[in-house]
Amino acid sequence: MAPSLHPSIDNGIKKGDANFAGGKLYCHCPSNKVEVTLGSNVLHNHACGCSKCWKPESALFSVVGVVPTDKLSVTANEQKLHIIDKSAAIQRHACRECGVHLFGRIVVDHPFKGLDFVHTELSDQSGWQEPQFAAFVSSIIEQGFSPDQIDGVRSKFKSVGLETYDVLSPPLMDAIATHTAKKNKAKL
Ligand SMILES: N[C@@H](CCC(=O)N[C@@H](CSCO)C(=O)NCC(=O)O)C(=O)O
Ligand SMILES: [Zn+2]
Ligand SMILES: [Zn+2]
Repeated sequence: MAPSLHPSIDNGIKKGDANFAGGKLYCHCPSNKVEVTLGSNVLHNHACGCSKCWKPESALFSVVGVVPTDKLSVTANEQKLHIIDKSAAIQRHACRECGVHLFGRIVVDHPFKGLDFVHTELSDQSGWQEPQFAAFVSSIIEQGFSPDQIDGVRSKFKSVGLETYDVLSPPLMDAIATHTAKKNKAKL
């Protein structure tokens, strides 16, 4: 059987609703769930193969999008959250008990500062933006996936309409490079 890329991708992608205005995310604890409320839909939702993003069990990829920080609030059981790696650009706040990442916040000088990374599969509502592309595909090899089978992974993404990249998508990489150029006072 083909490995699961992600449950929301394996059987084709369900389009989101352009008018969807946000909702709640919950961790996987059976009780006293951490609850996060989002006041908008996500943007730049994507599959991510990197080793740091939270993935559901047996999936090779995470699906992660962003919301402005001021559209996110922790509305229950915040005391269960801890930061996985305080030195990372994305400070991932995870539930200490079930391990699910509720949000990842950028606090350092970074083009995506002011955005929080979230996983909409933690919501039981529909309408969230569907994944737009697959990022950090080759990173799954670093985690033990056979390089001989990576072409199959790329073809599967293409078959559900997702372009694949080994970093982020070109528009996001251009935004990062522009930020770096400005920081270096380059003339653009
Ligand atoms: N090969 C590495 C890549 C890790 C990486 O750079 N991840 C990206 C994407 S995360 C969501 O798209 C990133 O921006 N990381 C910053 C951070 O995690 O703080 C690996 O697989 O680990
Ligand atoms: Zn939990
Ligand atoms: Zn990632």
